[in-house]
Amino acid sequence: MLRKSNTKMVNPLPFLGHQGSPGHEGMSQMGLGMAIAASMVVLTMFQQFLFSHFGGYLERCLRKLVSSMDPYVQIRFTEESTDGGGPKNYEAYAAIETYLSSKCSAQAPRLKANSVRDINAPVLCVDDGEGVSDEFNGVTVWWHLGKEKDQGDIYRGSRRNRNRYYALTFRKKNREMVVGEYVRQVMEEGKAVAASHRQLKLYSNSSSEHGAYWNFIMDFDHPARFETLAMDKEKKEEIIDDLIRYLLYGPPGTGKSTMIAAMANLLSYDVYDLELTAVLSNAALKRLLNRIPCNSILVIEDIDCSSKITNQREMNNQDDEKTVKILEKVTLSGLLNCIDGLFSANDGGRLMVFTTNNMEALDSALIRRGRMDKHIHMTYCGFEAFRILAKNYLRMEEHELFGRIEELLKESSVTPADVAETLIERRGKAEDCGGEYYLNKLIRVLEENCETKKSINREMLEKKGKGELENEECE
Ligand SMILES: Nc1ncnc2c1ncn2[C@@H]1O[C@H](COP(=O)(O)OP(=O)(O)OP(=O)(O)O)[C@@H](O)[C@H]1O
Ligand SMILES: [Mg+2]
Repeated sequence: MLRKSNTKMVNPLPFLGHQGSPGHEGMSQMGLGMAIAASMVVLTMFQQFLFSHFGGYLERCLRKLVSSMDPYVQIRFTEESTDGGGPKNYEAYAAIETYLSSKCSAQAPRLKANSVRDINAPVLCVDDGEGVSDEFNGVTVWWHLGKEKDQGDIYRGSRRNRNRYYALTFRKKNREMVVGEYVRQVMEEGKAVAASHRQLKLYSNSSSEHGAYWNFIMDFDHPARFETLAMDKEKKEEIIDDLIRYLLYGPPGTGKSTMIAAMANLLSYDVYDLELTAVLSNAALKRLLNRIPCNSILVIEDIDCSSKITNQREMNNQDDEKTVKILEKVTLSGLLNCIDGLFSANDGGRLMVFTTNNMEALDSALIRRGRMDKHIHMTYCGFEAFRILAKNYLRMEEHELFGRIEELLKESSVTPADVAETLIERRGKAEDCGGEYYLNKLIRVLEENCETKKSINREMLEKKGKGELENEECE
């Protein structure tokens, strides 16, 4: 991957080039010509003799001498090498390109926008022959984008730009630090920037007679971010700090799916959405989970419905003609075995999230601590969550109506989705009525919700009272 050479291209044997001979006074022109020709022949023979007997040795000595006088070292990172180091070379080259993109936009006079594999925005980089400097721990280094001479048939007809390279030049005395620390930091930073711009993807499972497989559904471009997720700050921080295995539970519209999208965006992970009812057997499930690569989130939504279906079918259809097919279906214990084996806490790079609206319906084996590390209750909208939604949709951080909304939120049971639905209306309107209009609208929604809740409570109390009265009469 790395090739070291000296910065300056120096002719290694300068004095063995053609030499002219001084003229000789009194010699005829022809004599002079003959003398020159003779000396050329002798010189050429001498040159050939030296090369055939000592050429390699002499060249090496001279290279050493020249290099000892040259204070610079150069390392080339080629996009692809002739020795078959392809993908690894490309990885290093792409990391450098991404790392340098931030430096070159300020320095290089000529830039070009390149699309880099799996990155969803073009990367700005220096144009051919251009260079930029960089500083690290007080040491200056220089980068330039070069193009190797045409390598002939090896590269012909293949990918464009194949023979490009980034050359890193630095002072010899800094060799140890640059080759070690600096290059490592360039690679790490380049890869981190690339990861944060990675185009995320959404997959879902299907089955055919050939078995279970993952289908690419679409690029995953969800706007959800933790910053815009409406929930308590402390709870959010705790989740971010410890992303491993989660069970998200709460009523519809409290943000379970939105939270998964925010996790994918935070980690730059692809999403694998597993529909358990479409998996035909435990073996198929294992195969599917085995095929989930690192940097992915496995999602099983509405796990209560999935596990209920499988358990019920196993129990109720003993004599049914479909029994064989159903017994082949994935079972709860099959699922538990898979997740215990494949998604362990120290298996960095793979995260598993289940969601449910109905925590009580879940088998306790599935949700016990150690199997599902964290149970996150997604709740009705509180005041802190409302503030985030007001900022998201109305760009408002304070308003005198906030106090009234805070009071009403304590009494009501509305989801963040309900609040978002009221506030988002502002976006579609040609005429802007102002944020206050939508706050008032929300207040009416909340008041209505409080009223409904109160009347339901009254009804329940009445029923309870009646029941007690009837019971007393019976006695
Ligand atoms: N906590 C939240 N923060 C920000 N937006 C939210 C939040 N909860 C809900 N929303 C908004 O409401 C919409 C619906 O939420 P979401 O689909 O995440 O709910 P859910 O809990 O997954 O519901 P279900 O149980 O029906 O699947 C989202 O697209 C988002 O706009
Ligand atoms: Mg959902």
